[in-house]
Amino acid sequence: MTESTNGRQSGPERHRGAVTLRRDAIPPSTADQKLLDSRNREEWKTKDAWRALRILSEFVEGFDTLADLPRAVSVFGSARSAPDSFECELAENLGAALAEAGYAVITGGGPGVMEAANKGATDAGGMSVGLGIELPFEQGLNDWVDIGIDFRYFFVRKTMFVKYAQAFVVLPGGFGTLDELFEAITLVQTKKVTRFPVILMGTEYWGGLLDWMKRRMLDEGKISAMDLELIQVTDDVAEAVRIITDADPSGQH
Ligand SMILES: C/C(=C\CNc1ncnc2c1ncn2[C@@H]1O[C@H](COP(=O)(O)O)[C@@H](O)[C@H]1O)CO
Repeated sequence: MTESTNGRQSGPERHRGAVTLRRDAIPPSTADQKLLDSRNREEWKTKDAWRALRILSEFVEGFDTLADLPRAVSVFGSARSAPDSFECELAENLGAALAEAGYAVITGGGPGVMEAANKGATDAGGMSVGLGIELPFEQGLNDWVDIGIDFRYFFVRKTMFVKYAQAFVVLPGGFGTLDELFEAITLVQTKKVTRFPVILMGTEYWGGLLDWMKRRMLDEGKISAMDLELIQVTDDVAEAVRIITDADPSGQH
């Protein structure tokens, strides 16, 4: 709890689309949980059809808000990294370099690496976008976000990360970051998106995973050598931006 300027205690808040919930109004579950975790078969008939309309409205809001974005790059990474960590410093430099190259920066709008990338972009005069997600422990959009949308459903939000970006850059992170990384490479591998660089930054952090992919996935034939080439790895911000501009069909950069 923190004390706000008018002396009132401010605690956690929850965002549901346009609605902000605070204190006792915060429900114990999230919209994603109600959809995915329901074992009550009767509700599937009575409630899920109506939920589909809410899901649809979330797509409409996302499409409508983001259609006017300039070319953009989605940047992912840990919600828990400290501001002075290696990955936050890298993310801030990356956000700035992308803005200078004319790209908007899209993140999950949260703390840690997301906040650092948004800060870098905003400080460099670029456009900073945050696609937040309703979570039991969310902290609201970080202060560097210029255009923010709060989503209820992870899968709707993921569509926006891919549709409105020219590339993904993935910095060190946990389960959320890995989910976003593997979603992207699966979409590229299956040619759902083309000319879409997926760049890992933090060579030391990702080294073990990449070794495992080579020694287990590749050696056991679960992926091909070409699949591995879908992932590019660098710690050099300028190189990351060059990979993105080289793959960008607009030729504007
Ligand atoms: C954990 C804390 C806050 C969580 N807040 C988040 N806000 C927005 N997006 C998030 C949040 N947590 C995870 N994400 C998404 O997953 C990726 C990071 O997850 P990881 O497990 O930390 O790697 C990130 O790219 C977001 O899209 C309080 O510290």
